[in-house]
Amino acid sequence: MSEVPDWPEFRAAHPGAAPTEWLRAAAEPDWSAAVGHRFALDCNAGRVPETVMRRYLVQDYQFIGAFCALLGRAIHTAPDLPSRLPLGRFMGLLCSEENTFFVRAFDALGVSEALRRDPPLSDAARGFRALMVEAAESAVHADQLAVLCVAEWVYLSWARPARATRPPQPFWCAEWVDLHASPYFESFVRGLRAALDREVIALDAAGRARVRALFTRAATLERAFFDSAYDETLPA
Ligand SMILES: Cc1ncc(CO)c(N)n1
Repeated sequence: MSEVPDWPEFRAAHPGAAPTEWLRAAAEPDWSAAVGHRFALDCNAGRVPETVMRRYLVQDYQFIGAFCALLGRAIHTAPDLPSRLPLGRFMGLLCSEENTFFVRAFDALGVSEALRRDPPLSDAARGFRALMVEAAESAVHADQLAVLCVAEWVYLSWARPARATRPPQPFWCAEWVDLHASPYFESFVRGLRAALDREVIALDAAGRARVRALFTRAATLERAFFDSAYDETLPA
């Protein structure tokens, strides 16, 4: 929302607020629309229709490929080893358990080889790919963190309330919740936010404007990405 001022004015109006709270406020109303999206609520309740889940996972597997490259760049631009370690551990999870989740879900849902490897991209998936390439090209660590933070914080926000209540079946809903609701994931997102908070405080006005633009674009795309799971012009 354009009425959210720059960080110094926001902090003056909200004593004790963190920079990531300023960024989230700037990303409304898309932030809340993504966190409260029908897809997210239906996933928590184990009732996403198979066609919708196939369409979503096919596009999201393309998202994961670009995300992996962005995460690698964030590891590269991080200032020191302590900042790199949690990103590296998360890369391990993404490239093992999470990748395997996609393969098992594709098998269970009967997704073809062609759609796993090279599907026609939705506008949202294309937009994410462009955003992630742009953030990865920057040498500024905060630019990668901004996009990573939206992706993981939005997912924690919708999945976390269902940690103890999601039904066990179908597994492609239950495990998608578990990946984004676990205590490990919650602590990873807390660390991502703390890292972005530190980096934003060190930026000048131009740097803050760039981070804010990346962050709000990512939130708009998260919402559109969920919408596209219901777009019947996309393959499923
Ligand atoms: C579009 C999208 N945003 C965030 C995540 C969480 O990693 C995901 N898998 N897909």
